[in-house]
Amino acid sequence: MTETLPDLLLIGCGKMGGAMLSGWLERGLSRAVVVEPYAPAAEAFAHRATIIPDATAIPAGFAPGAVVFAIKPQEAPATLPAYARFTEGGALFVSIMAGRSVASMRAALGGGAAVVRAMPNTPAAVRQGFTAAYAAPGVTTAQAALADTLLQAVGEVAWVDDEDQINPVTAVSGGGPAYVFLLAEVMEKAAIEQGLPPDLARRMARATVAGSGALLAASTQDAADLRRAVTSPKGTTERALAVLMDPDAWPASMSKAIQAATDRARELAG
Ligand SMILES: NC(=O)C1=CN([C@@H]2O[C@H](COP(=O)(O)OP(=O)(O)OC[C@H]3O[C@@H](n4cnc5c(N)ncnc54)[C@H](O)[C@@H]3O)[C@@H](O)[C@H]2O)C=CC1
Ligand SMILES: O=C(O)[C@@H]1CCC=N1
Repeated sequence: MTETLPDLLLIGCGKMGGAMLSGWLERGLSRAVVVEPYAPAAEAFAHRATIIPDATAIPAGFAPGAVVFAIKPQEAPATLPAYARFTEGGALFVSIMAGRSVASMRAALGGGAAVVRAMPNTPAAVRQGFTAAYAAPGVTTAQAALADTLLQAVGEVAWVDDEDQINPVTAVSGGGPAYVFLLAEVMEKAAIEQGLPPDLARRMARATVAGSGALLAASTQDAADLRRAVTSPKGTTERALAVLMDPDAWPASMSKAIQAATDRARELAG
């Protein structure tokens, strides 16, 4: 699908910035300027975007419709002020920085900055990301629609009305792929402990996580129903789940983990 996307300025072309840029180029983005001080990170885009090391090299007269911040939240105070000049031109600012609040971004960009705070995840790299987004007051309908188009280029999008909800979203879907990959890691280790060859253990763990994800994506059933479908009464899975679903085991660990990550997101507000 090709859509008309405005000129875009991307700040940070690492794992997430690169995944999103690739989705936008696929959707027909014709002009992108990418600020990336570490040249190898943006190398793959050299033939399709203008790569520059810092804001001083932005081409004269460049007037982006959207400026996307995909740098670490800790870099924001030193980095954002150089882009405040685009506020007056009516650019939409999209931030995917964990925790960084709209208030802290506006303190750097100017009070009139139109800011969308979004939280994608790494499956964006295969266009199967999930992003939740929050449009700050002052973002126009057209700007919100542009943000929606940009975010949908890499997967599914949901909008929230309360900025603070982006913090638990960061904990659940932002970091969520890491928890799923950890599941694959610990399944592989447990398989080896049962005497299975390491290469078989690795294949099994990867295929089981990937296949289960694909089944979940293809199904309209709840995850709990898909789980029950595996669990034969008095069978083997029932024994395993009695361990994992003990209230002190996975349910408690996941709640504690999500709380810890949400707290960290709030600490990064700035
Ligand atoms: N990795 C993930 O799963 C997710 C990350 N995020 C957020 O995305 C942001 C980027 O994270 P990653 O892509 O994982 O990090 P990364 O380290 O892969 O990418 C950050 C990039 O920014 C560049 N950079 C550093 N200072 C810069 C500056 N002043 N101007 C322009 N570029 C600069 C770095 O060279 C690096 O290539 C973070 O704020 C993170 O919270 C959001 C959702 C998921
Ligand atoms: O770990 C982090 O801070 C970022 C935000 C969500 C995923 N990675």
